[in-house]
Amino acid sequence: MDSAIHPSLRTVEWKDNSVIMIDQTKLPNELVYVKYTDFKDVAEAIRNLIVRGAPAIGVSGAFGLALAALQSKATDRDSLIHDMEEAKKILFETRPTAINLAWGLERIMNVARTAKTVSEIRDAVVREAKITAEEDIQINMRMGKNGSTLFDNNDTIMTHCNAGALATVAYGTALGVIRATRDSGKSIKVIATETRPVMQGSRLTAFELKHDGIDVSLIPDTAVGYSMANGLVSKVIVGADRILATGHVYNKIGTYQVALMAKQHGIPFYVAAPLSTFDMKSTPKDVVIEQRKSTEVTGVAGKKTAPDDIKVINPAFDMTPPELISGIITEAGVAKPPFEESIKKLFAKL
Ligand SMILES: CSC[C@@H](O)[C@@H](O)C(=O)COP(=O)(O)O
Repeated sequence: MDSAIHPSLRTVEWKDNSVIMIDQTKLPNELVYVKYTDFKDVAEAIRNLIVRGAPAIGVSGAFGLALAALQSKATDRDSLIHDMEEAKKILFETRPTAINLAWGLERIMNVARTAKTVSEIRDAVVREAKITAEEDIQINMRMGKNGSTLFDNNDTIMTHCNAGALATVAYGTALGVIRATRDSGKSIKVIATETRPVMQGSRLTAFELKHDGIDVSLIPDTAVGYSMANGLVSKVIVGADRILATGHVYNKIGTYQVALMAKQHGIPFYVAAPLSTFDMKSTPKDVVIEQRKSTEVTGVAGKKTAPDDIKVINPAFDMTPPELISGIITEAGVAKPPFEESIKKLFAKL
């Protein structure tokens, strides 16, 4: 099976001036495609995790803004740019931590600002959004190839959350590396955490890897320590929602615990993310951690599992400091500690 591209599992794509997405909230039970022609619906889809995962959110933001350009009733260039700036704000506010969203939106605005007429803007932004999606595939393939050299025959690789084909347009970031390692002829196994509370690990990662014929075992998040202490894990790989110039990595809540545990057991901990996930300007105090609704924690599958009126803390992401990370895999190469210098060198290659 060619695991590089899954035409039937394209997370998000542009078709006939509309955005088509797989509704990721319905997986693995149903494969449902949704179609949007209004950018506000794309914004809601991002907010409600119909599409999720940093690179896919970036592409969806780009598509959403292209839709906004088509929807606008503006008849002159400046009014259209104004309408797009307003739409950008609405799209941007949906999820604050994944930097790819801001990156995707800015990429489309930059193209719009350089075009001269309403029709030029519309053509240019639709073209650019499609290119953004296509490039994502190529970037993931390069990342996969770069990362696969870090993994060995008979490795058992732990991953957390879903950094896969359903998180990106195809191939995936962390799962792209896993796929590329398998495709290079190495025999590997994967341990996927459930990733409470929204279960991206069981609903998406386990689903995808099983679909690809990769040996995957699912564990509760609470079994990370047990698995490592009992020699069940040889390496860890995760994706990222934002990486700072210093190598601080923001990823799904629980990643920090996994990284600490890996350090304790001497297990290499890798991160895979495209350069569009890097935020070279912010420091940790600038990064907003998305807080999600309490019902994600007070119930399971629609059934209440907590007392009424309980206080809940439900951050969607945490920060893993650079000293816990063995390498950051990108399409331009692998950054190694000390990260500041190494990351700069990757950007210099662009
Ligand atoms: C490929 S994005 C990085 C992932 O590891 C993970 O944090 C993620 O999927 C983002 O979370 P989500 O809240 O599902 O959008």
